[in-house]
Formats: sequence, C-alpha cells, structure tokens
Amino acid sequence: MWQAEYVASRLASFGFESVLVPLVSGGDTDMRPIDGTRQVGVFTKRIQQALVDDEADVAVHSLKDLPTAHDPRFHLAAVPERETVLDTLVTLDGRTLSELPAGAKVGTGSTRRMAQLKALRGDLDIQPIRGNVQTRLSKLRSGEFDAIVLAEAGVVRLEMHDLPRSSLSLVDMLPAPGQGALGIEVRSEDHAAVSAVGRLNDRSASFCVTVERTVLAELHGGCLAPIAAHAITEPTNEGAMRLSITARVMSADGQTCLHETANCKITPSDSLDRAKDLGRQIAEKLKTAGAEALIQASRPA
Ligand SMILES: NCc1[nH]cc(CCC(=O)O)c1CC(=O)O
Repeated sequence: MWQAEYVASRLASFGFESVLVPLVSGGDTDMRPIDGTRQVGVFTKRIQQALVDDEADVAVHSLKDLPTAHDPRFHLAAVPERETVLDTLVTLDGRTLSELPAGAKVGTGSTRRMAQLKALRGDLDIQPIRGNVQTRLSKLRSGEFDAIVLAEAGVVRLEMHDLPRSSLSLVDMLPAPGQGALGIEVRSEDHAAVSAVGRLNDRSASFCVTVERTVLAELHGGCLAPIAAHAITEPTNEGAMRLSITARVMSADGQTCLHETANCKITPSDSLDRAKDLGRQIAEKLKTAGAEALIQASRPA
C-alpha cells in the first residue's frame, strides 16, 4: 500500500490523477514454508492479474519480487529512484549480528540471506519465516525468533524509525537483485500509461536493476537460489556514468562463495541493452567459476 500510494503521489505531481486498488497477494497470506513446489511470483501475480482484467492500469511491485522472465503482456514502464539496498538485522534490543548469542534463532526464508549469515556466524540457528513485514515482526515480538533479517527499504518506507535494528554491510550481506527498488508495470499496449508512468523512471536505478536482474536471469536462479547482486552508477565525464556490479553465488551452507565484479561505461545515448550486456558478462564469469553446480545443488528436491 505504501508503494502504491507513493506512485500515486508521484503521478499526481505530474498532473495524473489515480485511484488506489488495494489487493492481497499470495505472498501476504501463504505461510507455508518455501519449498520450490509452488510457482514464482507469489507477491506479483495477483497485481499483474489486475492489469489483465482491467481492474487497474498500473501495477506497483517490489522489483525484487518480480520474476525476470519476460511476459509480452506487460511493460516495465518505470523504476523510480531507489531506496536503500541494505538488509538489516531486527532484534528486540538493537544488537548487532556479532552480539547475538551462540545458537540464537534467526528468521529468514531467503537462501541468499541464509548462506551469507551462515558464512558469518556458523553457530546461529537459522529458521524459515514467511509473510509480509508486519507478519514477520509479530513473530519476533512473540519470541518465536531472536532476530529476523529484513530489507531495510521496507522498514524505512513504513517509517519504523524506532524499530531496534542494525544494518548489515554490503560486504557481509550482498542484497538481492532489485532490492530497494520499485518496478511499475503497465499493459504493453497502453501507450498513455507507458508515457505517464515513464515520467517516474530514474535512469541510474533502471540501469542498476537491469544489470542485477540479467545476472539472475542468465543463471536461471529464480527467487530461491542463493544469488546476490548489487550495482551502482557513478558519474564520469561528459554526462556519462560508470556502471559497476558485484555479484555472488553461494552454497546453501555458506561454505562456498563465488564473488565477481564487472563494470562498463554508459553514455547518454546508451540503452538498457548495455546493462544487459554487462549482466551477461558477469554471469559468464560466475559460470566459469562453477555457479551452475552451486545453484543446482541449492534446488529443493
Ligand atoms: N520478499 C518480500 C519483500 N519484497 C520486497 C521487500 C522489501 C522492500 C524492497 O526490497 O524493496 C520484501 C521484504 C523483505 O525482504 O524484507
């Protein structure tokens, strides 16, 4: 709801009126452990269906939740300026990861977070947790978990400034492709919506998430594989920018971690194809280092 309200207010600033269509996704309600037998897109399918059914004209997603497979019915019309990409450790008293006692029960359903946590603190008891941010927090408050890992973006957006937490660094916890970014889809043939929503696009954010998502797509990682990717842009001369990406593929137990970096120059006339090329390039490096075997081994039986 925060995300949809944000998009509505940005659209309003460009003179476009909108009406919110609240929806509940499977990702909000399905509390069964993630086991790979269900379809991808649990948070996004319901919202895309609203586009198909003409229930809504604009679909607002957390980009991290949006599957990378291309669907010709939809067009990703904008990736607005990104919120923080970091993950954060939420506890009842704000202690850091290194301050957690041995055997502390930490909740995360993400194999990416699990692998990196295990690499840092092999003594923790890491257990699956599901649901939206509020559901996960209620499981921390009830004592079911000693700590949970959340994307800091969600915490910041919901203005939970008093939530005891400690940010995990990019070195300790490389984020998921697209983390902290919104992805706004419209129906491909809805040219009015493409152009209106396109006003919300941030060029830097769209290049960063495109290279990150290309890594995921090239490795056929889906949302369950222990794959992390984070890209940044830095301005260079003559309006150009340098696009740099760091990516990791890990074993589920965190014992093996492949880590690669790559970068390229983006000129004002370059299209997102440049970012896709860079994504394919770093994916190749990871494959050469043995990424496919690690991803295969992490698949649920
Ligand atoms: N998988 C659920 C989900 N999708 C996006 C976010 C956070 C917001 C974001 O990354 O933009 C979250 C919750 C979390 O990972 O803590």
